[in-house]
Amino acid sequence: MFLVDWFYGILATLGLWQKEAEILFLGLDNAGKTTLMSLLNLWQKLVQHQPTQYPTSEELSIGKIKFKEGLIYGSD
Ligand SMILES: Nc1nc2c(ncn2[C@@H]2O[C@H](COP(=O)(O)OP(=O)(O)OP(=O)(O)O)[C@@H](O)[C@H]2O)c(=O)[nH]1
Ligand SMILES: [Mg+2]
Repeated sequence: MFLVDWFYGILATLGLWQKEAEILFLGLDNAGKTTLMSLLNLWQKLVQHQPTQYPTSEELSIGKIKFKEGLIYGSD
């Protein structure tokens, strides 16, 4: 899948592929954080997600790299 290949390419470019790392996805609500986590989590289907209630409630490990998700609250 293009997005997954693209993301793995970024990890390789940053020298993080097959290294131990912790990556936090931060973004405004509706930015697509949970969708990206789901895409990386290959065995999950692309579905509509309910808004995430708690920052860093999503966590996923691929190899030695741990992905976490967090929400940045807007100022409006
Ligand atoms: N067009 C487009 N829509 C996307 C993309 N990624 C996610 N979406 C859509 O954007 C909406 C929000 O995606 P989520 O993954 O729930 O966003 P989130 O950042 O987890 O949102 P919160 O949980 O509310 O913080 C959904 O309707 C997704 O289908 C993308 O790359 N392109
Ligand atoms: Mg979410």
